[in-house]
Amino acid sequence: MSALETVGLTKYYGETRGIEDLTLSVESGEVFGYLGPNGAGKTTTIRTLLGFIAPTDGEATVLGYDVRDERALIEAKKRIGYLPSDPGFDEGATGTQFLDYQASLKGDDRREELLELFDAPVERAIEEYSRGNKQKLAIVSAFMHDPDLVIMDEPTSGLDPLMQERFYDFLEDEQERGVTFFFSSHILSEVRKVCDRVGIIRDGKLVTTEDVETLLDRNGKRVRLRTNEPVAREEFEFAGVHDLVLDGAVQFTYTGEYDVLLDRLSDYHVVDVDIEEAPLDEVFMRFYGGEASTDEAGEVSASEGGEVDA
Ligand SMILES: Nc1ncnc2c1ncn2[C@@H]1O[C@H](COP(=O)(O)OP(=O)(O)OP(=O)(O)O)[C@@H](O)[C@H]1O
Repeated sequence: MSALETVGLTKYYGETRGIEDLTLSVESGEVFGYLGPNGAGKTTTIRTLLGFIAPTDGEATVLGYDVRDERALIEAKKRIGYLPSDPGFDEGATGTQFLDYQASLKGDDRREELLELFDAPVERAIEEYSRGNKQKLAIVSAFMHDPDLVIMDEPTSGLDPLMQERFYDFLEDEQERGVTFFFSSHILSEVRKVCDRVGIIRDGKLVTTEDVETLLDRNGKRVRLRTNEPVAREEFEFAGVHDLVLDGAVQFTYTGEYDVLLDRLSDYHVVDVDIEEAPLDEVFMRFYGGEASTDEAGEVSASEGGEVDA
């Protein structure tokens, strides 16, 4: 059984499209990353899956429960964790009071263990918390009832790099225990680290789902190098080079074979080189941006992943 499934899921806010005709399925034990630019419909999807907003059309189940069935969803939520991107609290309550309340709704088998790992200052009033401490409290709350499925909306926003790493390690352990994750993210390194598969949403529609390796291979690397002598543009116009800029340095995005690149570079005296992951925005633009047009039948035509040559 899929841990999470949507068929033709659609949500309009009046005239405004939130998501449209979304069909996807996340298997039990899978870590599924949900990516898309601002306003794409990620939060709308998540809020619909949790029953916070009703779909306009289509169907969705979480752990087999219909999200439109309020009573069923109360049961389901005892086995589901939710980590919002900007958690709201009763600010006057202390962390302990908040967790006690959450525990009364869904249980708290793992509260102490999680507080040790993500030490939020639970004795203090939440209004005194920093953004990061609020997020840590939300993590404890999302996981303390030992859920089977965890839905997260940009889960590491507000966490410092050390806490982010701790959170990723924790997710890995949870995945090994068989927990399923569905989460939205803007951060490619996060997606690389933790996801098995990703779905990309744009303008409320699912453009593609694919495994992480495929996405990252297509994404390529951003290369910037300096040579001790000027280079001619045509020398760097070979397969896999995109968005070539010569501005004293040589800059481009590279999606080809690394052997070929290194072979080419060996012709120069390279005095400085940076090779880094291209940002997600570039993936959206290159593969799903300008070319992801909607045809007359309403189908997104770049879903085959047709690469756009620079
Ligand atoms: N309560 C609302 N009322 C009206 N329109 C809304 C509402 N919530 C979202 N929308 C619209 O629905 C679309 C999808 O928004 P959504 O918040 O789901 O995107 P997102 O992918 O989560 O964006 P972000 O990355 O910026 O959080 C946007 O056009 C947004 O303006």
